[in-house]
Amino acid sequence: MVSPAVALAFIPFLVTLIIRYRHYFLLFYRAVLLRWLRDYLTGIPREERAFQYVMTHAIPGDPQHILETFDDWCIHCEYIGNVGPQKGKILERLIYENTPLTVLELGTFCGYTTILMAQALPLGARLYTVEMDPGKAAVAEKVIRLAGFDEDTVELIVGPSEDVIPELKEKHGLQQVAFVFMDHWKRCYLRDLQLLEAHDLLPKGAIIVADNVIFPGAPHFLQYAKGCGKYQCRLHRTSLEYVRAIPDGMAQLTYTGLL
Ligand SMILES: C[S@@+](CC[C@H](N)C(=O)[O-])C[C@H]1O[C@@H](n2cnc3c(N)ncnc32)[C@H](O)[C@@H]1O
Repeated sequence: MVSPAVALAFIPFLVTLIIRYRHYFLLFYRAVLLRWLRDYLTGIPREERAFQYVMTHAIPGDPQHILETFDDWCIHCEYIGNVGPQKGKILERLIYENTPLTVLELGTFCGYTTILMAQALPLGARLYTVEMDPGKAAVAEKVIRLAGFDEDTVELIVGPSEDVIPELKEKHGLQQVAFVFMDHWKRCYLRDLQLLEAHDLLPKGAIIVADNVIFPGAPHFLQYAKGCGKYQCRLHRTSLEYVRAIPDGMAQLTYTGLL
């Protein structure tokens, strides 16, 4: 049995812990607990709820307005893990600066970053986006087409990245990819970067942008990118989507092809 005196001594420690990590607790509450509760009460998945809001509030054919409507939903209604406006600006700038003709996105979710990148692409460019969850992919498909992008501009591929990447050349006619955006499960970043290398999908100068490398973090991916000698690395420090108090960052790698 723990004596009351020992239990009492723990209270200041507990209070300090809660105050210090309050933003992370709040995030857990909004992103996990509230989501479960609303899923249960409405019987509608979170992505579909977000889409219904976008459908009724956004202007069809206007990607910028659709992005702003998603942001409204995430700030005022429910938290969902779109990249958000702050990191979105960085991603959009990188697309404008590099004018890639082929883009590969890993982790489509509701299609927020898909339409953000698609609207910044040069004429004639093509974006391939990969989502393993069929329910989320169905929502993303509706969002992408609502924004006005046809299959010639954006191709949505449903399946896990580890199966899709090896098939990109033969099944999807994608020989090399100039710009990769990784925003799927963080534990897959390193494996998928190495898959892209192994299948000779990265030309010299290819840009790879990886989200959330600080929170939740992708330490093995960063360690490899910095240490393998094949990439120039840059970290864009920012904060977590829709939570300014939680530090995060996007890694930007440039493939040099050298060893
Ligand atoms: C954080 S969300 C992506 C957010 C999106 N990029 C945005 O900001 O609009 C991550 C998504 O990646 C998907 N995902 C995770 N691992 C994957 C994998 N190995 N292959 C394909 N999709 C994956 C999840 O189902 C989820 O929808």
